[in-house]
Amino acid sequence: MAVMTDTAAPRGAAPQPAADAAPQAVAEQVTGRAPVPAELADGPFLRACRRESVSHTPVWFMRQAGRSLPEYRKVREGIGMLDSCRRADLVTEITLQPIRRHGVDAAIFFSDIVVPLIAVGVGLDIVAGVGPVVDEPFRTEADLERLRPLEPDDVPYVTEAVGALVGELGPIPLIGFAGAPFTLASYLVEGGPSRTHARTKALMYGNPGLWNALCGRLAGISSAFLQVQVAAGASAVQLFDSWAGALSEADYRRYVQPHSARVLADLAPTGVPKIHFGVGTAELLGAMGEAGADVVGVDWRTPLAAASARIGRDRAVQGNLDPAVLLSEPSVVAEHVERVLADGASAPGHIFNLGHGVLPETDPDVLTRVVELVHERSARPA
Ligand SMILES: Cc1c2[nH]c(c1CCC(=O)O)Cc1[nH]c(c(CCC(=O)O)c1C)Cc1[nH]c(c(CCC(=O)O)c1C)Cc1[nH]c(c(C)c1CCC(=O)O)C2
Repeated sequence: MAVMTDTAAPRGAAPQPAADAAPQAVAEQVTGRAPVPAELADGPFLRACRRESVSHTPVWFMRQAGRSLPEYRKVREGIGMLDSCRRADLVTEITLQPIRRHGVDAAIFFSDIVVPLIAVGVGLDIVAGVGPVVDEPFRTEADLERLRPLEPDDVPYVTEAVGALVGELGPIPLIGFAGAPFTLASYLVEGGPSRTHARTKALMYGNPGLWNALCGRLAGISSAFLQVQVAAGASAVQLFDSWAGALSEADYRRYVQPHSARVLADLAPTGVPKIHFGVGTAELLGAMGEAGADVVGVDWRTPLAAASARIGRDRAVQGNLDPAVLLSEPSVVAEHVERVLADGASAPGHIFNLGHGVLPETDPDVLTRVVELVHERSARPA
């Protein structure tokens, strides 16, 4: 098991001189962020995001911080999901848990896509086993008033936790994240999780003016939430449009892509790699890449070679082991890991991940074994 203190750089390590800095570090100097140490910028995760050669395929898991870990359930005892997201000490601890345990190549910030909405005053809770539930669903022009812009002061616990994490993580990159406008709009309009997203689509088709105004405000909030994380030291971001797969490509391009593209364009000056992911997006992969992603996340339904052909050679791919495979016996898991690696090898850059989040019933030791397998089987001579 990797122990953080063995691998982490000393806190407050001296910044690299500009002449030695990787291109990303230079870009960050231009935008006023602290320079990124070379050992971080040159690690396998950030190299794969930039489609550079890697010593092994990097691996992390969506929802690696969460209910599959007994240590997570322990620290969360008696503390609501949203309360835990607003406590910098807990956010830091929970984000680090999978790093200590699994030896993954990246950390994902512990929070939720609805945290920035609550921070601007939307009445909302995360109900265990259900997901986000909104007190008063959004339906009319008047509801727009409830979505004011997000200011960094609205989420001081995010800035504090990211700062603490970057010090603890040393060479391991921290991925910041936000929900994309369509997925956030779906929770706001439906009032909670939905299988069909019918009310959301009815608003989108029936009142495009209100739809665009709503998504415009959500894009501003997502963009601000990501910028807070990057300003505090996150090395990459992932924009989750989890439910965009409910749309046809034509409708995605018309009603959704411009808003997601704005979020990703706002991040461009920071120089951090941008990952864009959704579920059931086989038909949307090219359009999601064109929204401005450096890396496109792929679910398990599309083999990575086919996904990469749709996305193009100028972007890397992330994915795409079916999370349910992790409930199978070791030989089945190993066979699927090999297949994902073989498929990913044809892409210009591959970050190993699941096709969606870790299922709560997953044995954490299986996740650790997958990390070992990915590292062993993808190791390339220097
Ligand atoms: C759609 C979405 C949400 N939240 C998120 C998405 C996009 C990713 C995806 O497609 O899964 C993003 C998210 N939510 C959470 C993270 C933490 C970082 C990580 O990936 O480890 C991330 C990246 C913590 C969480 N967010 C949530 C949990 C579980 C609540 C708990 O631990 O009590 C965690 C660990 C709650 C949540 N929040 C949401 C859902 C659907 C749920 C699950 C409800 C349930 O099954 O209980 C909304």
